[in-house]
Order: sequence, then structure tokens, then C-alpha cells
Amino acid sequence: MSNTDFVLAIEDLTVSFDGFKAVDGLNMYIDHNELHVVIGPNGAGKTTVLDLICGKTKSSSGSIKFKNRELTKMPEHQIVRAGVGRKFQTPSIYENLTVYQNLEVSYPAGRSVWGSLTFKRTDEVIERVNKIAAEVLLTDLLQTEAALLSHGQKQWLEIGMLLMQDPELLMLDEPVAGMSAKERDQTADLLKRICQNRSMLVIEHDMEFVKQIAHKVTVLHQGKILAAGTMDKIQANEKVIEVYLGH
Ligand SMILES: Nc1ncnc2c1ncn2[C@@H]1O[C@H](COP(=O)(O)OP(=O)(O)OP(=O)(O)O)[C@@H](O)[C@H]1O
Repeated sequence: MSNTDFVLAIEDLTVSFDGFKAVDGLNMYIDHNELHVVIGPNGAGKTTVLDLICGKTKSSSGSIKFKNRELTKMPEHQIVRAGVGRKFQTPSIYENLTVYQNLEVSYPAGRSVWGSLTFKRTDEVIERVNKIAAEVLLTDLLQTEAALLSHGQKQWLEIGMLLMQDPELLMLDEPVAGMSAKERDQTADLLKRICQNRSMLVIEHDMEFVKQIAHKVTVLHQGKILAAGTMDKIQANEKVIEVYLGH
């Protein structure tokens, strides 16, 4: 498989902060419909990798190709428009708006070129809001103010807001942190479902959850890859047990 066949191809990616290499010569590839999880100890560089992909942090060297387009020189908004969605750890939803309104305002503006077709556009938006609400288990709460949602439901709403833009690559930073066991299991099902027509890159510390969702796992340590492969392989890896899983 050549690089061009991957949704995301990261090669030799490095970023230095005052001489400290937070990410150091990273190579990583993500396929269509792949759910890829990055694990590793605190400070390993996991969040920095997501920051580099979404353009929040600029690399010192190396390449990030998304559907064969180089992202390292693109501004953040252009990377979003290219089809990369990213959710941070703390939800950024509009607490005083309803679930419906939160999803509605996330519909990408200007997608329909014909301004005069407002009526059709509205139908299109309503249909999409309902579809996404079902996907993120919020159909019964569409008219509820977002402030009244549980912590887990707020996380799902934010995932839904990202799905409104139909990203081909969705990146999530610790999506189940602070969730109940039940919400965690529901989130695993939810992610497996939404991954059926997109690729996902997830950072997570909860190994039970990783086991449930990961197609492939990359273990980062001090900005470098310590191991990569299936969860079964990773769990049996001596170096990974020593540096991370054994703690
Ligand atoms: N903008 C920055 N300036 C300076 N140092 C930074 C910057 N961003 C990250 N770092 C450093 O890079 C290293 C990697 O941080 P990062 O947040 O990517 O780790 P992480 O693997 O996500 O850790 P955690 O699991 O704790 O979230 C840390 O030592 C951090 O202090």
C-alpha cells in the first residue's frame, strides 16, 4: 500500500519546544474506517500529536498528509474544512441552547451554494440534526437545554456537533474521562458505529475502553513510538508493560 491510500499518513514528524522534542520522528498511518487509539504515559506527546494534526501547533519538521494533502502548512480552519474534526477534553457546547440548537448551529455554513433554496436547506438541516441526534443517543433530549445534560451526554453532544460537519477523520481526546461505566460502554458502541463511515484517532487512558474499541493501538513514550499493533499484541509487549501498562 502506498502512502496515498491512507486517510492519514504521518511521516518523520517532529516538534521541539525550546529544544525539547515533544514528538520525535513519528510515523503513523490511519486507514479508511480505522479506529486508532494512542496510549502512553503522561507527557508522552499524545495531545501534541492531535494539536499538530489539527494545526493548533506547527511542526518543526516532517509531514502530515490527509487524503494526500499536506496539512503542516495549512491554517486550522482550512484543516477543518478539509475534513478533520477534533474534540478537546472539556466539552465546548452552548449550555444555554437546547440539544437541537447546538446541533443546528454546527451545520457547516455555506454548504448549499444556492441561497434562494433556503426552504430545502432547512429541511436538510432538520433531517441531519435528527439523524445525528439518534447516532449520539440524544433523540429524546433534543428540546432539553444543554446545561441540564449529564457529563456523558455533554460529551456525546459535542461528538454530535462535530458529526454535523461530517468529518472524514474524527479525533477525540479522552472521550470517556469522568463517565460512568454504563456511559463508557454506550460510548464504545457509539464510536464503533460512527467509525463505520469515517476514520478515528482517539487518545485514551482507560484500557478497558481501549480494548472495546481499538482496531489498532500506538503506544507513545517520550515523543516516540514504543510499540504499535493490535491491543492483544500491545498488552503482551514487555516494554509497554514496563513503561505504561504495569503502572
Ligand atoms: N506548547 C508547548 N510548549 C512547551 N511544552 C509543551 C507544549 N505542549 C506540550 N509540551 C510538552 O510536551 C510534552 C508532551 O505533552 P502532551 O500534552 O502532548 O503529553 P500527553 O501524552 O498528552 O500527556 P497527558 O496524558 O498527560 O495528557 C510534555 O512534557 C509537555 O509539557
